[in-house]
Amino acid sequence: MTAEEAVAPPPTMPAEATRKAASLSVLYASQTGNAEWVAKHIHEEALVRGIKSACHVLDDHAKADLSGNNAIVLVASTTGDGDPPDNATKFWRWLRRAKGADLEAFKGKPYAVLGLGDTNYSNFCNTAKRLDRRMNDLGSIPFTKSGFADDATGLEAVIDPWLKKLWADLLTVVEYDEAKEKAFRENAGNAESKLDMGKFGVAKKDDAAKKTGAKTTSATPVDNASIAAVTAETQALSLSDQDRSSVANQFTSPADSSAHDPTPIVVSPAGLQAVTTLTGVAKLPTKYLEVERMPDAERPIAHSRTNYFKLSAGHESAFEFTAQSPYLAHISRVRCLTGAVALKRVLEIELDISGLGWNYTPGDAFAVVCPNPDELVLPIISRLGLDATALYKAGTAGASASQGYPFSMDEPVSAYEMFRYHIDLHAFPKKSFLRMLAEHATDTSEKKTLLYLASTQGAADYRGLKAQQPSLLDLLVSFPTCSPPLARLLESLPHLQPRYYSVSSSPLGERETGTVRFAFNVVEYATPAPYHKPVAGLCSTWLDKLTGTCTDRKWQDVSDTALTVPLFPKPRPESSHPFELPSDPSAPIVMIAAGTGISPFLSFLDHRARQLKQTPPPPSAAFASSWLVHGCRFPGADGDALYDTEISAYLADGALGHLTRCHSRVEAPPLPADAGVSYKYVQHALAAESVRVAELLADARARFYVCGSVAMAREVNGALAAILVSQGICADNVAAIARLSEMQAEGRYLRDLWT
Ligand SMILES: Cc1cc2nc3c(=O)[nH]c(=O)nc-3n(C[C@H](O)[C@H](O)[C@H](O)COP(=O)(O)O)c2cc1C
Repeated sequence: MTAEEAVAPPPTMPAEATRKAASLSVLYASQTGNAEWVAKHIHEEALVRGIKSACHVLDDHAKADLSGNNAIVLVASTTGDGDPPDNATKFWRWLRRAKGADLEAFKGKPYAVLGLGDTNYSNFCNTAKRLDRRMNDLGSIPFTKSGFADDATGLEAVIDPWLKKLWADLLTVVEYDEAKEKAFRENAGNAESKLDMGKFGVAKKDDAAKKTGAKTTSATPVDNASIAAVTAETQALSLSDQDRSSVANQFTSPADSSAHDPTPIVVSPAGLQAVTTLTGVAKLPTKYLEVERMPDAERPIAHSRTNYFKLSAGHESAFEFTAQSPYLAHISRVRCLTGAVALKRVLEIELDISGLGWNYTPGDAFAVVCPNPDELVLPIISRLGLDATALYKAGTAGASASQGYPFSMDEPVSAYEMFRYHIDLHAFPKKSFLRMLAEHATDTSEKKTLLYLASTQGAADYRGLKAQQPSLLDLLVSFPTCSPPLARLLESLPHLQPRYYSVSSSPLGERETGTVRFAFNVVEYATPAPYHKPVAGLCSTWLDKLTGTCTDRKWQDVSDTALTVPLFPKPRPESSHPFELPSDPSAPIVMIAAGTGISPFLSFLDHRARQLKQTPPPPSAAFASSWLVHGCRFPGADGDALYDTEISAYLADGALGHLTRCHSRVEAPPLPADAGVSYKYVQHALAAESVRVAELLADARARFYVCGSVAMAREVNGALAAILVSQGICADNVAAIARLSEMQAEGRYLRDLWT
C-alpha cells in the first residue's frame, strides 16, 4: 500500500462549521508506545504553535472535556487480533453505553484520525477505522483525511505526510496565537525539509577523522568532489568492505560476540555521494522539556537496583499495579522445556504471586517490566558524559502542564534509573531522531550522513539502518562527535515497554500454591546479511540470566528470595470474546499452536485436569472433543516438543481428547508412541484431517483457537478456508474467508498472535 492509498477519501467540512474550536484535545490509544509518542508530539507542537492543547490516553477521555468547543485528534494503534489497546478498553465501554448529552457533544465536532497498524495482521488498523466510523456516525466532521500507517513497511511513510497535512488543516479549524505560530514558522530552520548539502561547508579535521585516519576536505562551497570526500570519511566512519566481511565472519558465530557490543552502523557511500540537495528531511522533534541536574544529589546504582520499584506504593487490587508501579513477584522455580538439539531454548518460570490478589482465568496474560542491561546502560551514560548516580528533575518550558515526558517525573530520577528502567534503548530510530542527532554532531561528515538518512534521498539507506537494528549505543558509537543534551534524548526516545506473557498454569493450582507459571523462548538471532549482528531479546535474556541460564529439564528451586520479577496483570480485553475456555465444558475445542504458542493451551489443559480432580468432577466425557494440534521442530526428549509428559497425562486423564504433533525439521516424522499421527506443519495436519475439521467448522458450539506467529496463523487461516471450500461448506475462497471472519466476530475463532 502506498502512502496515498493509506489515506481515506477527502473530507468535506460543511459551510456552517466555520466557527473555530477554542482548543485541541489529542487522544491516543497505544499498546507499545508508538501511538502515544506521536500523540504527545502533536500535543507539544500544538502548544508551541500557540494552540490551547491537552493530551490524554483514551481511557482518560473524561479529562478531555469532549463536550467543550474543541477539535479532536485521535491517534490509535491496534493490538491482539484487531483489538483496541488496553488503555482504550474503558473508552469503548463508555462509548457503547453513552447516550444523551454525551453523544450530542460529538455532533459537528472537527476531528482527525491517525491509525497505526501492521498489514501482517488481518484486521489492519481496526481500532482507528472503528473510531473513524463511530465519530462519523455520531455526526463529527473529519477536518483532514484519515491516515493508516503500516508497521510492516515503515510507519513514517504515512505518518510524516499525514502530520504535514494535519498542521495545514488544523490551523483552519482551531484558534491559535498568531504571534506564537509566526515565531514557530520563523524558527523553521528546524522545520526546513529541503537542505543544500553545501550549506554545511567543509568537513574539518575532527575526532572521527583522527580516529579513523580519514582525510579531511577543504573545498568550499561544497561540490560533488567534497561530497565524495565526505563520503570517504563516512565510509571510514562506518565500515570498509574488508571490515564488513570480518564483522560478518565474527558474527556468524554469535557465541563469540555479545549482543550488546557496540556495532557501528553501515551506510552505503554511493547514495550519499550522489546527492547535493536533500529533500523531505524530517522535522526536528519539538523542544519542550527542561531537565535540571539537582546539585549535590545522587543515588548510588546499587540502591537503585534493589529499591527502584520498591518506591512504588502497595495496592489493594491486582489491577492497580502498573508499569510504573509493578508487583514484585519472587521466582520460585525454573526449568528448561527443550533438549540439546532444540534451536531455541524455552524456559518455564514459576512465580510466587500470593500477595497479588489476581483471580486469573486460563488464557489470561500479564506484563513483565524488564530493565535494560547494564552492558548497554552504563556505556551510554558514559558516552554522553553523564554521571550515572546524579539525580535530575524535569519540567516543561511552557506554563501548561505537559504530558510528553518519557516517564513520570514527579520525583527526581537518576541518570542510571532513566536509562535502565524507562527509555527504550533499542527503539528503531525515527527520522526526526536522526535529524536531532545531526543538530548535535560537531563533525560535518557525521551531520551530513545523519541528514541524508533523514531525507528522501537516503530512503534506501534508512531501510538498511532498520535492518541493522541499531541500539542507541550503536548510533552514538557511529557518530562519535554527536552528544545530544539529556532533554533532547528524553523528548525523542520512546518508553521502555513491558513484555506480555500468557499464563501456562491453572488458577485452580494458583489458589492452592499462590503461584503462576509462564513459558517463553530465550530470543537470540542475528540481523540479516550482510550485517549478521547478534541480537538478544530484552526481557527473555534478562529472565534467563536472572534464573541462572537453566538447561535442566527438571524443576529447579530458586532459593535466592531477593530475585523478583516486576509485573502487572493484563486487564481483560473489553472484547466480548476473550481468549478463554467456553463456559460449556463439553463444547468441542480445537487448539492450534506452534512453539511457545502452546502456553495458553497448557493453562486450559492444566485447568481441566484439575477440574477432573474436583468434587464433584465434570462428566467423564466432558472434555472428549478437545483437540490439540501443536507444531515444533524436533520430537523426543532432546527436541522441542514442549510439555510431552504433561500432555501424555492429560490424554490419559481425559483432560485432552486428541493430540496431533507436527515436526517441521524431521524428514520422515516418527510417530511418538502416544501422540497419534505426525505432520510437518500444523496447516498440513488440518488439511489431512479435512473431514473432521469441516464437521467442527460447521458445528456452532465448536471453538477454534490459534496461538503463535502471524505467519503460522496466515497458513492456518488459508488451510481452514480451503477446507470450507473442499468440503462443500462454502462456494469459493471469498465466501470461506468471509465465513471465518464471521466466526471471529461470533467468538468461535479466537487468535492470540505475534509477529
Ligand atoms: C501482539 C501484536 C498484535 C497486533 N495486532 C494488530 C492487528 O490486529 N492489526 C493491526 O493493524 N496491527 C496490529 N499490530 C501492529 C501494531 O498496531 C503496530 O505495531 C503499532 O505500531 C503499535 O503501536 P503502539 O506502540 O502505539 O501500540 C499488532 C502488534 C502486536 C505486537
